[in-house]
Amino acid sequence: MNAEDLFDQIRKKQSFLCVGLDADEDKIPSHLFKYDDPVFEFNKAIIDATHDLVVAYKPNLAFYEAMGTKGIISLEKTNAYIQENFPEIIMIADAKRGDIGNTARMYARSVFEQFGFDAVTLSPYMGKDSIDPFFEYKDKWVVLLGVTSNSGAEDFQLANTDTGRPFFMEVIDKGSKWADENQLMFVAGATRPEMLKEIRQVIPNHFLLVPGVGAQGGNLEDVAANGINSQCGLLVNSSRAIIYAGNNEHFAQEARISAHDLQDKMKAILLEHNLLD
Ligand SMILES: O=c1ccn([C@@H]2O[C@H](COP(=O)(O)O)[C@@H](O)[C@H]2O)c(=O)[nH]1
Repeated sequence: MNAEDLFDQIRKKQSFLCVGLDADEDKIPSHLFKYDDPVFEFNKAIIDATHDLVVAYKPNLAFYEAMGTKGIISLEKTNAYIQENFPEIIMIADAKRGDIGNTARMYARSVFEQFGFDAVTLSPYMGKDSIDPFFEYKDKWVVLLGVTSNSGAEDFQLANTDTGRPFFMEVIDKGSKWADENQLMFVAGATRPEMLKEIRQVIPNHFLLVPGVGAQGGNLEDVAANGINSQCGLLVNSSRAIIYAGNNEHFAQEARISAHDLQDKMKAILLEHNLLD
């Protein structure tokens, strides 16, 4: 799926929502533990309840790796379920990988071939040769960390460089020349909406993956006001605020209500910017 296809999906769904599938055994409803694979049953219920409202799902691999082999199996089943039933939905591996070339090739093979993801988040810190192996998969997306949503972004990303620009802006500027808008997106945290305007000066056309709406306090309207472009250019992620909106037998319906609330607001934003027919 290229950028234009993604925009088509956004227009069709009237949504630029990405739901984060950060399944945590300590948080999922207790009644699910009667199943062999409670994490998969949890994900499946969330997906069944929200698939018409989203353009992307983003499992954070940490949640699955932390459960060992059974977590990996739950992730594989989740990916297979989405691919079989909702192939138009982008699957983003939030993995934040980055390593020397031969290792990067294995990471790329893992996320794209083994797990079948459409996109992966990568740390650009080790430079172009750590990212290039991922670009060899021409129909897949790389999502480079730009400015993250956590307070620690101030340690390095927001530090000023000799050019007068923060370090993350140099990363985005340089990284944006590594591939075009059909293969490359950037992470920009919703907790720093003022940065989105500056980012758009440097990369007007790239899609931004924007985590931090919901549990981290980011505001959708502020994100859109500063970051939207003529193809929407935004995938806004929310994880805990949606998947843990409820904690009983009705958790999936609660998740749908929470996702629907965001999707309604997204539709209004798309209409306001004349991006829907
Ligand atoms: O800058 C970043 C990059 C990634 N994340 C990840 O997104 C989700 C956010 O979850 P919430 O529950 O909606 O806070 C999670 O997987 C993070 O690891 C981020 O938050 N910020």
